[in-house]
Amino acid sequence: MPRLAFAQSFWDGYETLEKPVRAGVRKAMAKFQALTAAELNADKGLHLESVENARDRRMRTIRITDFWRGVVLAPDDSSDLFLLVHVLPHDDAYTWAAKRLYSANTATRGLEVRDAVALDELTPLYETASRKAPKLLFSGVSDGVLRELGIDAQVLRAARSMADKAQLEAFATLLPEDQLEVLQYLAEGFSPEEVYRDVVAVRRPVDAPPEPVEDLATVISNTTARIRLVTGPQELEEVLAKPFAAWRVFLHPSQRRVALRTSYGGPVQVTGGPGTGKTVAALHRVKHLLGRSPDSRILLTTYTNALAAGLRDMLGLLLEEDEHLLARVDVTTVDAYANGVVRQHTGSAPKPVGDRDQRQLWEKAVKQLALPFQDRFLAQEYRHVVLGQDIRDLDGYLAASRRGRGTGLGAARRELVWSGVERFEKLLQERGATTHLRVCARAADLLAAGPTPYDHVVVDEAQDLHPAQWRVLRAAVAPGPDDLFLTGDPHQRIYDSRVTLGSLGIATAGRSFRLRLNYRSTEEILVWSARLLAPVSVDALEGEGADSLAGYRSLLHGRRPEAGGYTTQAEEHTALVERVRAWLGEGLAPHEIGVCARFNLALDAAEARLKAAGIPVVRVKGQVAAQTPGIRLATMHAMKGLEFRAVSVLGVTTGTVPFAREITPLEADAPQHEADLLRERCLLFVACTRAREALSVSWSGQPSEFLPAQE
Ligand SMILES: Nc1ncnc2c1ncn2[C@@H]1O[C@H](COP(=O)(O)OP(=O)(O)OP(=O)(O)O)[C@@H](O)[C@H]1O
Repeated sequence: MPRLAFAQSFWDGYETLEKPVRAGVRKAMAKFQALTAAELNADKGLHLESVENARDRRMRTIRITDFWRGVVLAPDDSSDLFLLVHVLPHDDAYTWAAKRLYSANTATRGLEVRDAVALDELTPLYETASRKAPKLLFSGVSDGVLRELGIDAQVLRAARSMADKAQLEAFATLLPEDQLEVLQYLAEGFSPEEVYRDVVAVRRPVDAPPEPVEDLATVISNTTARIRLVTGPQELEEVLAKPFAAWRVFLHPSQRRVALRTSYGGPVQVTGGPGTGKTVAALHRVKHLLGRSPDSRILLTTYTNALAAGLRDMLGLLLEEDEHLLARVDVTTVDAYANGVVRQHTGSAPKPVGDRDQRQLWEKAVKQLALPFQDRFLAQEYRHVVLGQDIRDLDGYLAASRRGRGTGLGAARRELVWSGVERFEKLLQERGATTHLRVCARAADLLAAGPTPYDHVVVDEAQDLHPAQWRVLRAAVAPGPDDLFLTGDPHQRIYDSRVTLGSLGIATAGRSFRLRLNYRSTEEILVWSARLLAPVSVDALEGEGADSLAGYRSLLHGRRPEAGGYTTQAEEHTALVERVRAWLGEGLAPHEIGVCARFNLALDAAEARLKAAGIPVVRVKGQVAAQTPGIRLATMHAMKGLEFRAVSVLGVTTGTVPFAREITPLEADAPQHEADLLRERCLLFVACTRAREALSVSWSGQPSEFLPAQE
């Protein structure tokens, strides 16, 4: 019987096909499994047909419905493996199939596809232009080196015609996948050795023979990052019936390398821009660790409740709801975990107060003691210095380094600050309350005194954790191999946490990895969003040096983001209604559209306007069931962890983004002022990078200072 495999290019479009077409796919694929190769060729229903003038003689199309056809790569050797690569409307299927050429990469040994016709057409045009270019993109790399990295003759010719990165991007959708990545890495300035290590070696099978094997089945089995093999009817039924989450199966080699390495000597850090699959890597790491021993216990943790709920759902999917495995993983926020630890040890649950209550208590402390400080200053001093360094008494505070804090404080003023701290804590105590970070400090003490509860701790969104939270995690697992696995993106730091992990006993040197390929957004969205951060530098995740988005890119392409201003908010909202209608008209489901603004009040007005226009709306505060109908409205903070096919970011207006009230005045504390601005800038970056295909950014009045100058 023939065997079946599905290329990622097929899955990319499968979710958006209408139900009858999906049913057609299921039926056609079931036939593939039931018939012999000879019967398949003769079957009238499937109507397996070769494609006229095809660049690849193995191209076939099959009937899915009257209007839709599947594009299949059929073996022309003794192998029996068929690959479904696409499902398209009838005419498009033939045009698409005729131009494509599949081939085995000589270095990675994986199957790749190119638009051979377009490459032949485009290359001579660029060659002519390149004769006048002062410098060519790959002039520093010899043909021999390129060949060793898997670049073949047609791609080599195209590469030699490119003058800059923009031209490489113009070729991006035409080039074979692995070869494109090699060229992108080289274009970013990575050395051929680094490219071999990061792109080639991670894909090339360890037992690859010196000469490439060409038979389709072998090449397909070398391409686990992009192709899924289906072994029996039941598996086929399952993968086509369930909404398919590609991330469960197709790990990019760089994700595979970090997530599935057998063991690490100590804490590991994985960074990468938005959408590079850090969460996916963290989840696969959990699965890998569970598989390594029958009784180990894991804490999988993150920053907010909504993110933790999302992780729980995804882990359930990845572990196929296996109760025994799931029972060995606690998925929770660090704060909730710390609360549980204190409750367990003391018999009573701590009652942390929120930000607003804390602000009131600081105001009260300042007033009662007539302190010469702003309440905001004291709150920040408490967060960054006192709790950040776990200072317990006046002597500790007098001796503390206040690096990163703006105004210098002599001993007398420190004593005054400390009196404010003591008063704040007393006021809390009188209320029978505490704060989340104080609960963390207590939990860390309690954990340090007893046996460590976990064998492994896996942390997502690590960039937002405060030192007090890190101390809890450090105390929850014994230092040693595979103790901590951290994923995060310093460009998405939105809660003003400053950490030097090394000083907290979490040294990741030599075990730091970076993911660079974005799976979520188009290159256009990514480039536009990255420009928001161009003027600033962000501290690395481990707190030493700066992080960068070098090499961060996407293989997806689409339209350019729109940015536009309106005179009034009412006009901005009228435009929002039109935009949402247009997206719905293009076939997006309401829940695939996200609308966000800096704060809830701004969303209230948008909500009223959308509802008045008859558009169903769901406010996101925490987790919303995926299938609840309605477009999603969320604050920028609540957008973290979400993604949508289309996103409209509203109110990116001066005074709102950055939110003036949240910015410490420059004259009061210069470093804090900068930190506040950076946090707000990152927040806008987070909001924009939630978009997969379409992004619109708008304002009413003056645009935010964060927006790059309009082209
Ligand atoms: N190997 C993969 N194959 C297919 N899709 C993937 C893969 N890895 C990640 N994705 C998809 O890319 C998107 C982003 O992944 P993920 O949320 O893990 O990224 P992230 O780096 O944690 O993003 P962020 O920092 O913005 O929260 C998700 O839709 C995920 O399903």
